[in-house]
Amino acid sequence: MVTASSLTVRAAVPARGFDVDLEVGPGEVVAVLGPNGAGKSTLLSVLSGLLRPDSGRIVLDGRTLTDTDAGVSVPAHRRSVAMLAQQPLLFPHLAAAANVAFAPRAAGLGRRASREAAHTWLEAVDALDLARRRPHQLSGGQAQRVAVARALAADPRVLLLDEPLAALDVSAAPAVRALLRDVLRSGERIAFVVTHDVLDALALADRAVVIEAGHIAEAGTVRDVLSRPRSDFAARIAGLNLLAGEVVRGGAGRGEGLTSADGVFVHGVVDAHCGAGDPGVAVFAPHAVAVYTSAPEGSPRNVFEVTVRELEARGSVVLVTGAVGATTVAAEITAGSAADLDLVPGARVHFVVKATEVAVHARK
Ligand SMILES: Nc1ncnc2c1ncn2[C@@H]1O[C@H](COP(=O)(O)OP(=O)(O)OP(=O)(O)O)[C@@H](O)[C@H]1O
Repeated sequence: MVTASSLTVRAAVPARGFDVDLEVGPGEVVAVLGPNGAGKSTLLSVLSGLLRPDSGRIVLDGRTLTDTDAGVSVPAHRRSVAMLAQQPLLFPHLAAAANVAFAPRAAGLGRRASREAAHTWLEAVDALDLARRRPHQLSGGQAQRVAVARALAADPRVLLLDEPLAALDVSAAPAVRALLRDVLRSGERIAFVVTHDVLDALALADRAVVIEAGHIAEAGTVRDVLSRPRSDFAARIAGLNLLAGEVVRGGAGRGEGLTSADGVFVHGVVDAHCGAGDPGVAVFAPHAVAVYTSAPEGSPRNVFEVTVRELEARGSVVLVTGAVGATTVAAEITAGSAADLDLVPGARVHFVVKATEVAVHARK
């Protein structure tokens, strides 16, 4: 009988600027987001036992895996933590079934029980027909399926997925994503999914943590983090524009919104939970930004005069970026209007956003 796990993690690795404190409830799947070099892999390494933090404590289901004060560091293969990397990393000289059986063997299960576990898990990932094949006889998607079976065969309480779909081509990724969704939805184990892909975070995870410069910049449900992002990174991957500053509450003829750190006022709809002067963010989608060569009349609108920085074609639309204060803001317009406006980098234009399109939220 499988019971759900819970996990507390406190770990610091000063040489990497890494200092993280995190609690995960039973069966939760956590998307780990953040820019390159932020510390996502470091988090997985300390969880898996590959890296000892300089200070910290990791407790899984009441069992201490790491405790630097008490000198506890359970070795990787005894932690009930399994890792699925970007590359399947199968043993090239072993058939798929033996690769899968290796994990329970290494965790101390007998030969026969390990073989049975391998059979069960290969079947579960719909790869039983591949059991006798060697890794070089498998496609990327098939090999990743076998690697999923191997990760699960040791019956880990925590599964670490390090960009599990990144190395797969676009035709193989959806099936493996669906497989992982089934595996992770069971709620039987905690999982961490490092990803740069919003789709994966939405598809696979309940919660998201954003790591920036070794620290947790924000945490919450995936939907909240992506739809009401408080950190630059989350806003960027969600494709939204974000200006950080102080909340301004309306009243007595004054507009409400946010004053950015560099003094730009943004009219917006302020979340009911925000107080005047609170640290906040103004968030709006690129498609809500219209581009004009001369300032249009009328309110309630935000009109920002910007210098076009870049034009990037994305299918039938063009993403136009420019600086509002110190923040890069993107406007998404049709290719036709980009041509009509004669947009080139360096051109002076007006970005116009209706106040009703701007959401202002509190930020931690
Ligand atoms: N083996 C190592 N020795 C020393 N420093 C390291 C080592 N690996 C990573 N770092 C440093 O630790 C910090 C965090 O790196 P980490 O690999 O955890 O980031 P990441 O978020 O996984 O990045 P990416 O998205 O590029 O994989 C970075 O400053 C990195 O340079």
